[in-house]
Amino acid sequence: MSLKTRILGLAAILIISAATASWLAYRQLSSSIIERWGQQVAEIQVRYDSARLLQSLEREIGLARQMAKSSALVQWAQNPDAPQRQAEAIHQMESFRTNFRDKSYFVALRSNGHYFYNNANNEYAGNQYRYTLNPDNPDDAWFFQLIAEGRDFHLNVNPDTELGVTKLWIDVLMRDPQGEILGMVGTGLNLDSFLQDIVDIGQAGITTLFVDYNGAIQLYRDRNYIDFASIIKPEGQKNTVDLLFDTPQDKQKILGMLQLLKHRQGQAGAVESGFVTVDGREHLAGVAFLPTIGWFEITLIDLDTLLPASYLWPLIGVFLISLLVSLLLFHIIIQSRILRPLLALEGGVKRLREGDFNLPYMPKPDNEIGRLVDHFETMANRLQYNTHELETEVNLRTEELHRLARVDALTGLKNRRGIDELLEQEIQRAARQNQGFGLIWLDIDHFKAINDHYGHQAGDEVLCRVALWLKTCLRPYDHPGRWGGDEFVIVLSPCDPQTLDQIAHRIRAHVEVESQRTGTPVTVSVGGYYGQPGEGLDTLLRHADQALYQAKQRGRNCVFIRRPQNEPIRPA
Ligand SMILES: Nc1nc2c(ncn2[C@@H]2O[C@H](COP(=O)(O)OP(=O)(O)OP(=O)(O)O)[C@@H](O)[C@H]2O)c(=O)[nH]1
Repeated sequence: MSLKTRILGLAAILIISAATASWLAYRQLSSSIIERWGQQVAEIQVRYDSARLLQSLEREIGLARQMAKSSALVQWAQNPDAPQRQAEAIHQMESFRTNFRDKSYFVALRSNGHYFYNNANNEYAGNQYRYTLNPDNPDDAWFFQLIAEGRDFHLNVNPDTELGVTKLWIDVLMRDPQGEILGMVGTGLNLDSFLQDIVDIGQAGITTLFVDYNGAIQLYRDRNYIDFASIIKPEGQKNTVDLLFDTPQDKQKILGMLQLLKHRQGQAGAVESGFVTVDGREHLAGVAFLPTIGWFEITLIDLDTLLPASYLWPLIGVFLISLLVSLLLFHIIIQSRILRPLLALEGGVKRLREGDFNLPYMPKPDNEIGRLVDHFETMANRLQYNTHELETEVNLRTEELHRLARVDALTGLKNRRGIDELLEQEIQRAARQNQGFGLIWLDIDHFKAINDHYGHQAGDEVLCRVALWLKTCLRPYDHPGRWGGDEFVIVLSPCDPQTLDQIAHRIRAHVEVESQRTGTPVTVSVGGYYGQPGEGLDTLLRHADQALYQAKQRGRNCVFIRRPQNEPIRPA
């Protein structure tokens, strides 16, 4: 796997890990914010809904209480059979009727069970007595139950089968000055319009309901759940609030809240809240106790409706885009600042390893890698310079060794190897140009005697002097060499037979004359041969050697030139 893939993979893993951790932290934080926010909203909503209900009811309850205390009604209730008192009482009732919101009232007398009622249409004008309550009739049980309980005030949602209406009844006990219960007065509110005004107000995601002191549902948008006439129902048959919740835990939770608030009745504005599940959706429930009417107000807030998950899509979108942009930027930075310079550096190192000093372009970012590239370039330049210097030195030394290997150390002339190579070249040139060249082989006469007589050192000096004289006699482009001992070989090129002859004699004469000037006179015997194109080295040397031999045979200090036909052109 390449470094680039590894770095990008690692970066992606790190970014995704950090993002996941951030996301989880965000989820945790947001859910705790939502919880706190929701609880505050629930409390505000509960108080708002409670205020709306009480605002609506308080005036009606106040009027009903006034009606219960009306002296005309109290006196009539004490003497229900007195026509005058009844007329005054009915007059009083009718005046209250016009003030009630529902424009209706009821009055029920304990003494005779007579039930009086008139409605908004004044339908029962002059005929307000409707029927007589019967303790054995279940429909009338509410009256006798409330009398028995002695509760001064009660709210009751109940269909009146006699009147054919379902209302939220406000029931207030009527007492004489001694506190004796004389009957019950009140008014009813049309349930449908009340539900519409107070409960089912069309706030998306918010459900409001009211339950009585025992948790029986009194006001709820779905009438099927309302526990009508709950006052007369035995426990266990009531539609209680826990019916709305899915799990036993939530049922317990909501009933627990009711219990808690009952114990805190003295605490004004106390609200309990918590998360519950209704119809499979998470809701925040807020509960408050309304001591004025003895009911609980419950507000259910659907969190998904108030704060839908779709609100988070833009956040997730921004997060994903940020993630992609971060990865892209990371890729660009890593590519330009690290990977590209490293790849170029690797290419440069590879070339240098193969001995190629022509380095590729290597970017130098302003970081450690840039400095590394810089050092590498300096190192490569130094290496190139040193290599060049070394090669030059080695070439010079090699050339010197080559030269020394072909030079005679004593005389400075070519040695036998040098002469051999030179002759090879001449043989090739002669063949190529079809042109012969001259070859001279000479030997100092009686050199052994010189050594013996004057010493080896003197012999060496003679060898050096002869070498010097040879050079004097030759043209600049001729090549003298020491074959070994006291023998010298000279290559004359270009040359013709006459020139060979002239130079051979000149050498012999020159050595003889010049050596006379020294303390060691010497002579040389000279053999010459004019080589022909196509002749090999051995042939040439053999002919020259034989010519020298001839010169020696002829008494030394003479020249013998051997022609290819084996004939001397001029005997000495
Ligand atoms: N001083 C000196 N003597 C050398 C050197 N190399 C060879 N010699 C001697 O040179 C002598 C050569 O003798 P030869 O060529 O055999 O005989 P010659 O005495 O020259 O007699 P001819 O050649 O027949 O005239 C020998 O005594 C060698 O020891 C050298 O480098 N220095």
